Amino acid sequence: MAENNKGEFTLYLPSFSLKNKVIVVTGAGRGIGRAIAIGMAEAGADVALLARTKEDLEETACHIHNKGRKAYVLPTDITSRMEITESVEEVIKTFGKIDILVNNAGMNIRSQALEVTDDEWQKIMDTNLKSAFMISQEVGKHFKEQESGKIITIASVAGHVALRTGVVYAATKAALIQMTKVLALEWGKYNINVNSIGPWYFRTPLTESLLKDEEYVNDILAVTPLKRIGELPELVGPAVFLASDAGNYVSGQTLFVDGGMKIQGF
Ligand SMILES: NC(=O)C1=CN([C@@H]2O[C@H](COP(=O)(O)OP(=O)(O)OC[C@H]3O[C@@H](n4cnc5c(N)ncnc54)[C@H](OP(=O)(O)O)[C@@H]3O)[C@@H](O)[C@H]2O)C=CC1
Ligand SMILES: C[C@H](O)[C@@H]1OC(=O)[C@H](O)[C@@H]1O
Repeated sequence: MAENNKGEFTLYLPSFSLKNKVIVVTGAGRGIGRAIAIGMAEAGADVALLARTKEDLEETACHIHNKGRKAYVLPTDITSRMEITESVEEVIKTFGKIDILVNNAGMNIRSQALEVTDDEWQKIMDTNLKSAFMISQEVGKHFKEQESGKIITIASVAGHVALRTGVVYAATKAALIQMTKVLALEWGKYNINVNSIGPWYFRTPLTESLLKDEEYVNDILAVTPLKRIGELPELVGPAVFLASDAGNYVSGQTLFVDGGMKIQGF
């Protein structure tokens, strides 16, 4: 940032642009991941799209191409270290670099604690938590070498307050919030920013069935100060802020995008 001889800045508004940034988004085939991938392309980025379903990724890629940016479809099961490693290497070979990683992929099996099976525990843990750590390691190696990088992980309000949507999911989201802090601590010296976003409800395939239930929606609105469900662009904005130069001094934080829900008391 340019300073004059009086220590004053010639410009006080950093850029929110992501022009020519290379961004990896996991879970980019649907919902929040698709929205963030397209929104970051609108901000000027080229995006590598990871998920298991190729057709979904190709649809996201089509939106990005229509924005005049590059999209690279990489069908990847992010619970597999081998598939992660191959895809990360492919992105670096193709684009020459990675600037930002968005850990978005996740799933839930909504059940009461006494009903949770070992297999369900493992599936939720592997998909939401272990995958994010593994891909953060693989991309983090690259960020350390280039002495720059940003990681944005999609956690949840479920990682901070108690919800009725499942204890295992909540545990993974709480762990992601804490992983964000420790990675920010360890990797700050390499100029790597690590942050999370904690959404409340947004309309996606993951929540579609719930948000069709008027009574359930009323329960959500009763604990949401802004009294409405969020719209996906309202989640993309905070993600672009953290990814851009405007967020360069933010690290280790979780930005809750929740209509005020997290602070709801009585
Ligand atoms: N929607 C909401 O209200 C909220 C969502 N969140 C979080 O936001 C994130 C996205 O949620 P949302 O968009 O709603 O979910 P969706 O189910 O709509 O999308 C999930 C995405 O993750 C991908 N995915 C799932 N498992 C894997 C895997 N093993 N490997 C690679 N990709 C995978 C899916 O693609 P595929 O199946 O093809 O692999 C899909 O693209 C999740 O982490 C969720 O916990 C947090 C708070 C609220
Ligand atoms: C807000 C939560 O992250 C969200 O709510 C649901 O029902 C989904 O399964 C997620 O847990």
